[in-house]
Amino acid sequence: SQFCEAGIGYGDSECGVLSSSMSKILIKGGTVVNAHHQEIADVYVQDGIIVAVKPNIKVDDDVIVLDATGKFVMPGGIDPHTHLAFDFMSTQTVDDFFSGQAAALAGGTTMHIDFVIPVNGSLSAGYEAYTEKAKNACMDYGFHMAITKWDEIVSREMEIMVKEKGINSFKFFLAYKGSLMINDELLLEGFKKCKSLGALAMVHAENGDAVFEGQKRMIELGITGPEGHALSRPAVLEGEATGRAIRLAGFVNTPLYVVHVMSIDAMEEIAKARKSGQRVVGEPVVSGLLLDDSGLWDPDFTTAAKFVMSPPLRPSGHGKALQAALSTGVLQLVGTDHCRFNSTQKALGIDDFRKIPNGVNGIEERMHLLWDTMVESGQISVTDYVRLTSTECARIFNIYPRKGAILAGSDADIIILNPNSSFEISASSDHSRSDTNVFEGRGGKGKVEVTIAGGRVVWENGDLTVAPGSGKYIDMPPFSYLFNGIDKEYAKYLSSLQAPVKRFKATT
Ligand SMILES: NC(=O)NCCC(=O)O
Ligand SMILES: [Zn+2]
Ligand SMILES: [Zn+2]
Repeated sequence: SQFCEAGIGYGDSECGVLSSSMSKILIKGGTVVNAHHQEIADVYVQDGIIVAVKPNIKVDDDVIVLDATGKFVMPGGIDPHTHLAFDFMSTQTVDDFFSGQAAALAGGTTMHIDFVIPVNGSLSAGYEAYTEKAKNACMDYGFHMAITKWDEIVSREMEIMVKEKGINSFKFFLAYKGSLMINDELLLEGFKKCKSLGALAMVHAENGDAVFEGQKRMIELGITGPEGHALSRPAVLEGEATGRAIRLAGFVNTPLYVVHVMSIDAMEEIAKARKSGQRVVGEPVVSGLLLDDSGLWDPDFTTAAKFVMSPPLRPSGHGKALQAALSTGVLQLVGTDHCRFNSTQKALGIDDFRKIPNGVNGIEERMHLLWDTMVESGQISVTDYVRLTSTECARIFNIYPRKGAILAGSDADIIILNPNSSFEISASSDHSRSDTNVFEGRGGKGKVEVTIAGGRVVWENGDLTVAPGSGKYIDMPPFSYLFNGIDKEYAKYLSSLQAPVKRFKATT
């Protein structure tokens, strides 16, 4: 990792404060790509906002001009799923809001949404804690909020989070028994509350009771290494929990977002629900799309342990199927679940896989790996790439077109990607803090050469120029498009329930 512990900036040769000012920028002659359209045009940026997108824009001499001829000019990536400065499994992730975001910017991601974890069940205390953690942010960010217990106070606090704190999504963990896991009764209460607030319900879908049983079985068999992680929580448990959450969300008639879809089993539940008209969103993560579980059997503990995440990486075949689901619209956007630990932290579980902190990297690698795997291979178009990495996330979390678009009036979060250039991944050259990288040695075509975040050039020619505190908290309003008209079908269903009642009354 290139992170400079002593300093707060990045450069080719030294660590120091490298804060770029917000400038007037003209991006000339690139192919400007939005989710539904692409055209050759110039993009003019002033005061952090895109002012114009059209051919042949003329500007004064005080404007920074970036030549994008032969390159793609696209909205910066939005990562819907990260854990920065996350206290988890007796330790804290190595990446905080500054180092994780700096890495993101170097990889072409300009906004992320992180998960606030309540403090002793208190949502407001959790919100305060995360606001503090994010003080050194160097790019824009938003918050989801986890719900870990249920009572009247939590219910009221959910309302405050939505109406006053800019949070429009709540996550329910169906796994991590004994810590974050909740039961079906709570899930139903939470779903009902989400529906009434116009907030999106999200689930980590694995059957936590069965995982607990699976872990016990492994230990009884004497399997204590990282491979026990995969063996103890097979895909069927992810499929079960995904199906259950979908059915309960359908019962309450509220939209559902399934985070880190890792298996065919879960993906097929989502496909079935969407086919029947239910509003379910499926988010695969870049690790699940590209990696399989074979690394967990590596005889070297450090190598094997770096792949431990939940739900686990699956046997070969699942990733390819998830890629196909992404390209055919069964799954809608791609996250990372960036939750990075170094090898010393992973070693907490050297004698017992249940103690290996769960989590892998991806915030810096997502845009490159997705381009190479999906666009270079011809599985998706460039416009699809923009939709899957940025626009759909902005729509789902109700911040489009401020984010997720290259349009006049949108925030100036922009990348320039050179399809003829190439990238390589290694823990020794990435920009976050860990000493391992699950994508070590991978490379491919398509390189983010420039990242502009909030109107500042923060990444250019391999130099990262980031300023702590320059990132803004983005309020996300409730009632996204996923709620639009959702009760119309439901009203028909309710009135159909009245028919037998009326018939019964008429005959008595
Ligand atoms: N996924 C993972 O292994 N760690 C982060 C927490 C979560 O998202 O479940
Ligand atoms: Zn999770
Ligand atoms: Zn996660």
